[in-house]
Amino acid sequence: MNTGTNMSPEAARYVIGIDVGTGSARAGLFDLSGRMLAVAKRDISLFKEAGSIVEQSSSEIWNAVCSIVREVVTSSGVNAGDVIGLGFDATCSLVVLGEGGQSLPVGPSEDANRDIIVWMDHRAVDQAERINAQGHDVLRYVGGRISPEMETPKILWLKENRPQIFRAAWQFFDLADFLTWKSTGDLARSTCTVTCKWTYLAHEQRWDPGYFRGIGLDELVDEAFARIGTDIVEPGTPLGEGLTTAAAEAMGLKPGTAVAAGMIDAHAGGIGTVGIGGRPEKNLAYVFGTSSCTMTSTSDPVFVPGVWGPYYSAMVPGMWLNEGGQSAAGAAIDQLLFFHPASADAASKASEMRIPLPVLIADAAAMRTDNNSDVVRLAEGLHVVPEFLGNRAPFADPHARATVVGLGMERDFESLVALYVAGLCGIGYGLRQIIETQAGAGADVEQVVISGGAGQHDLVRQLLADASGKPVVATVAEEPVLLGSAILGAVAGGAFGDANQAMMALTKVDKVYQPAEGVVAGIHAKRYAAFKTLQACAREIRAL
Ligand SMILES: Nc1ncnc2c1ncn2[C@@H]1O[C@H](COP(=O)(O)OP(=O)(O)O)[C@@H](O)[C@H]1O
Ligand SMILES: O=C(CO)[C@H](O)[C@H](O)COP(=O)(O)O
Repeated sequence: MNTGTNMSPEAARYVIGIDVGTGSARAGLFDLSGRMLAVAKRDISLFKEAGSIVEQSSSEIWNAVCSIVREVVTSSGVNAGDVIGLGFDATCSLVVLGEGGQSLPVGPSEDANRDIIVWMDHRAVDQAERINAQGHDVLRYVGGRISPEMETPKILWLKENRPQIFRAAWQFFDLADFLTWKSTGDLARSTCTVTCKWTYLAHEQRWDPGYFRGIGLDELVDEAFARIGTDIVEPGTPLGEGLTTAAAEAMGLKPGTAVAAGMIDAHAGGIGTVGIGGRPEKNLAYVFGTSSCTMTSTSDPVFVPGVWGPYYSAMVPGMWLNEGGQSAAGAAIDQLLFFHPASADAASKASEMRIPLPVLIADAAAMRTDNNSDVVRLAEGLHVVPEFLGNRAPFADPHARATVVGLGMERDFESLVALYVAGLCGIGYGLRQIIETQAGAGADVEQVVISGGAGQHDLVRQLLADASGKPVVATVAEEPVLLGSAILGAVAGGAFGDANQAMMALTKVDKVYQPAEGVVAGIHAKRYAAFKTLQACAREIRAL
């Protein structure tokens, strides 16, 4: 076993990565060669309401996390004492806790269990617009425009709409930082979370008081940022005294087990993939889950309007990060399929087979052609710009909406398959548009390294390669996001010097999906042109 460490190779040592996505929490137990020995998953609730409200419960998530960690320890048969570290990643959702850590209701339901404003909640669009109108200098480091998915517009929304909750809040946490606090009692925040979602300037190691005063959050400055983070540390830094007794008991681990400062889920996917070939700057990490995230690393800052960042040291230590993607990606495919008359029948078949509906359809599409690249022909004449939840990049436009062109009278399963393929092409063209925009600004990549639940299917990977025009690389790790958070646990547990060293040692290529050439490449070029025309047309219509 090549551990890349100076510790004895024969000692059995393991790490656990915990990934809290939008729809589920997963835990993976790994050995120090990056092999996953056990995995467990629990679905988590999303509470949706009118007004773009999407909330979650931190206690539900915490209980799910404890039970899946317990499950992987038990099912792997590993000795709890041989687990040397834990790493957490989570969606960039806002957790609001009152004195003593009690949950506070963030929305009109007044249900205190609903103490999380989920990243995809767009209640703070107006606050984000007002912040953008001020044009403060920190916005240069979030792609020029703050997104309503980030935390400062959400906190401002709370102050303006639920002042009693804003006042009563003891801490505002990014979800990953909440999980590490709950595990260790340490209030440290990760550079990853606060730089990417809270306007912390990691390259200068400071908050900008002028920004907070300018947008109307003076209280946070007056309190010397005590509610949003005063101790800000690199992901992978061991926190507190490790697991508290209560957390260890709940997880079936030993008190004192090292817990790493965490990361946002997309960034853990980046750490779990971009070490491929030892050249992070050539690899675009593409994390395809409920949303999609495109993560690009550069040695010098690259300013790309409409693409979040550049963020210093927020993913690969010492490098700058540009983060794009789409707010709804897997969720956009789900939404698209939901509208089709054949989807209910197909969904019940998928549930009998215990597979997700998109997987059933992807399997069916793959069976209808000789090779996966030809699948694009099934969607002839059908075009989808799947921006159901706005355009995250490169337009940074939360008001954008989806467009579907080319629908006929068909209601059968075949037309459902065609719609799926067209939707997936739309996701791929969105990726291509981001890659082209970034290349134009000086951040060029050679290949896409894929992770996330929606990126596991062969057909999806091939279609993304064909639509984006870049090779799509799959890694040996089946769950690169979990590997990414396990890497943080391994760093905290002392098995590696830093995340750079660990990711170079543990990320390996499994398969490369080369983009199609010839006729199929020509089809995609035309479809991409159609995609951009439709996108522009939808913008024009909105402007009327
Ligand atoms: N083959 C597929 N094609 C398209 N979308 C898929 C496919 N498989 C899964 N998905 C979608 O991926 C999303 C789940 O991805 P996952 O990474 O597990 O989510 P998260 O981490 O956001 O909770 C869902 O929206 C699901 O429908
Ligand atoms: O904004 C993000 C990262 O910066 C993520 O998209 C968000 O956290 C949701 O992730 P997922 O789609 O994996 O659930």
